[in-house]
Amino acid sequence: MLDKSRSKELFKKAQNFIPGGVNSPVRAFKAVGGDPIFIKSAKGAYMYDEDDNRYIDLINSWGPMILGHGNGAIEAAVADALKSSLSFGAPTSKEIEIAELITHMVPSIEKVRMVNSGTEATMSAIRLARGFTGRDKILKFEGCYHGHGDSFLIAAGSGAATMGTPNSPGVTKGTAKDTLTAPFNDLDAVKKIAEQNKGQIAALIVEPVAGNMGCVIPKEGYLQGLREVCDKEGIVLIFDEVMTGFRLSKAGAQGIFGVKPDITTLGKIIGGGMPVGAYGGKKEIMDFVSPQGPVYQAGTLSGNPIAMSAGLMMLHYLNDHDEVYEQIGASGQYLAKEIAKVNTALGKNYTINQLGSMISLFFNEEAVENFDGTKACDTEMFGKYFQGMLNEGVYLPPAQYESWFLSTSLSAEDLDHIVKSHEKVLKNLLA
Ligand SMILES: Cc1ncc(COP(=O)(O)O)c(C=O)c1O
Ligand SMILES: N[C@H](C=O)CCC(=O)O
Repeated sequence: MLDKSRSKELFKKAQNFIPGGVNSPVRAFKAVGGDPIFIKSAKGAYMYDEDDNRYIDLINSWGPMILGHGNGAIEAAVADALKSSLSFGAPTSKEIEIAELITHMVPSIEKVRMVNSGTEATMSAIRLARGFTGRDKILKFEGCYHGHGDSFLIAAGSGAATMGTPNSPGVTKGTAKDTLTAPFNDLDAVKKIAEQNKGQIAALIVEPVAGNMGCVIPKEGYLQGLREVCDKEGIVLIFDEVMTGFRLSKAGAQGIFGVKPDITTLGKIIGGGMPVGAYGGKKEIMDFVSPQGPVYQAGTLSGNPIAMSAGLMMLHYLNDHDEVYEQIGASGQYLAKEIAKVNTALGKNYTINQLGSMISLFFNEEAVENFDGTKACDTEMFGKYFQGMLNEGVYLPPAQYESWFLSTSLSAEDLDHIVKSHEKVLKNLLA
């Protein structure tokens, strides 16, 4: 067993001053038992905790650190930007540069507005869709998570599902009634809801590859089908690519599946590790945003020069290095294949969903295609598995309702260590 005494001590203290001892619920290890690990530093593929234990990082700050920790070019860009002040609250040339690069990399985005988090991006995107269409309702999918905006905390995935509060108290009945929900990967359900709410739905928002109920991949033709329903019913199609944007390809999930949304929300990777979000899409819709149009959205620190510099360096790197996606895609495939081999040898055909550098292992032999599929998995076993892997020096997301994220910093030895740890831990659990 690793010595985690300093983390334990810090957690005890943190709970006196911070609700639940953490600044975001998923960090509290509630779903997996034990106390959270307090991190001191990270470099490349590894994180180091306050007790000086080293972990292979399969969270990567929940996605942003696609190049691993301590990337020299990004850190140099931040250091350079620091010399010119931390914030101006006035336009900068860097904001134009990053907007231009985003529109180049994601062709469905013609104009883009920078905000400070993924939550801000999705909240702003649905306000825009409502302002543009003059309609009130939105349709989201069970188990998808779009940040903690009131309209989205209904049948929500990620920490909301982990904590057993997919419908959060504090969301008014009035707000909740405007959020319609459907099961992911069920096109007929969407058609039926659209028919029943004709002329009332402003936006359909979806994680094109879901990562907040574990990784769940859209069925063939599903995203195309959503596009068709939206076209037929005049609904704004929003792809929430906060997680998948610049992770699954340079153009995100839409680049892989070839379906163009009207609006895309972004976050995580576009900040290179700094707090950033963005929403962008068709000119005719984006021009509804203030000051060009009537839909109000603002931010004191939006377009922050430090965050723009980190994000810009990250996006330039990804734009110039196709091999990033080849490498992390190959790592993802290797892990999925080798873990499946171990499972089979131990008499279990657990489901593994993997696309590129997003992976989830589900303790269930049935296919996992939606939130009900995830909920049917053995989450108690996941908790024990998580603790076992942690003791082997592998830091997984501390909940079944999350995807693992890979980075380019993972070496072949790291991947093999993960597979060997998996074998050891699973053997123990099944013994
Ligand atoms: C798909 C998706 N949308 C939105 C968000 C919200 O982003 P943030 O946590 O930056 O507010 C997240 C992650 O939290 C996410 O995974
Ligand atoms: N699943 C969430 C985002 O992707 C996890 C991050 C958080 O809520 O802290």
